[in-house]
Amino acid sequence: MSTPADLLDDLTADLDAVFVFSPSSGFYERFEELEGEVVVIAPENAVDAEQFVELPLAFESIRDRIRFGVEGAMDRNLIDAGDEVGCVVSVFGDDNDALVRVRADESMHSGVYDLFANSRADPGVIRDVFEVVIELGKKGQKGKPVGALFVVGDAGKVMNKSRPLSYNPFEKSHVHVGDPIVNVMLKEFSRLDGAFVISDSGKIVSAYRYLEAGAEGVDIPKGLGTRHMAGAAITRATNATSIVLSESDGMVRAFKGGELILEIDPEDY
Ligand SMILES: Nc1ncnc2c1ncn2[C@@H]1O[C@H](COP(=O)(O)OP(=O)(O)OP(=O)(O)O)[C@@H](O)[C@H]1O
Ligand SMILES: [Mn+2]
Repeated sequence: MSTPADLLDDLTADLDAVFVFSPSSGFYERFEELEGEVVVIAPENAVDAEQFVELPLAFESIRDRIRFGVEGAMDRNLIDAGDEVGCVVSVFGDDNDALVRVRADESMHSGVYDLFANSRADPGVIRDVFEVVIELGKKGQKGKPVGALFVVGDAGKVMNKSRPLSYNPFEKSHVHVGDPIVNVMLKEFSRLDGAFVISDSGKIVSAYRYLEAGAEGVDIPKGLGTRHMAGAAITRATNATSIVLSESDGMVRAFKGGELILEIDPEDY
């Protein structure tokens, strides 16, 4: 007959690394000297861990939290694709009360960590825009595939390098992405031509924006059209991040510094 300890043995056999999520200092000290790699994953490095990955957001879902931690650790070369990782997390309270075993594979290295952690806008704003785009990609607009272009952060400069295609429905309104009603508006307005411009703090500055940054020196994969080119180019001319949904292939892509940093199928997210 097996005991609970046998189960734990299976979960902890041949781990390449142990990830401790937001540990108390007492808890961390107990595991600091563990054989093999110990990585602390938390909003800040309160325990002075040698190996640390910053969580840009306090993710409600354990799955998201783990996925981000693993991707962040891959980004920092703390682990490699194929590594087996034991994640010590807290599910019910502040104490670490669960162990989840996960295999880091290349598909987890999607670019989402880089997008959230290293953009100029607040990580929460990036997440809110990203979620709207993913949802639009999954459902489309009234069942039909739709394209959209969101330029997030450094909005003053973005406005200087663009012009209106029509009157701005968000003029003088003080609405923010993440608000459920605003998200419905964004989806509704995604039928419009041009780009949405969103500030670092999530204010919807404009819809209907025609981006005019030059494409010189912008290197994006062949086959992408003008929406993607404009979305990429504006991130070279400013510190903004662009999140683009393609009407033609349904993929979500993000650009920063004029380069593609992420490409995912919304159905897989
Ligand atoms: N400079 C620009 N600024 C803002 N929006 C633009 C710009 N250029 C194109 N767009 C938008 O992109 C839309 C689609 O253009 P196009 O088909 O060339 O892009 P694409 O990259 O192939 O995108 P998709 O994959 O969605 O077809 C246009 O209808 C327009 O709304
Ligand atoms: Mn096209």
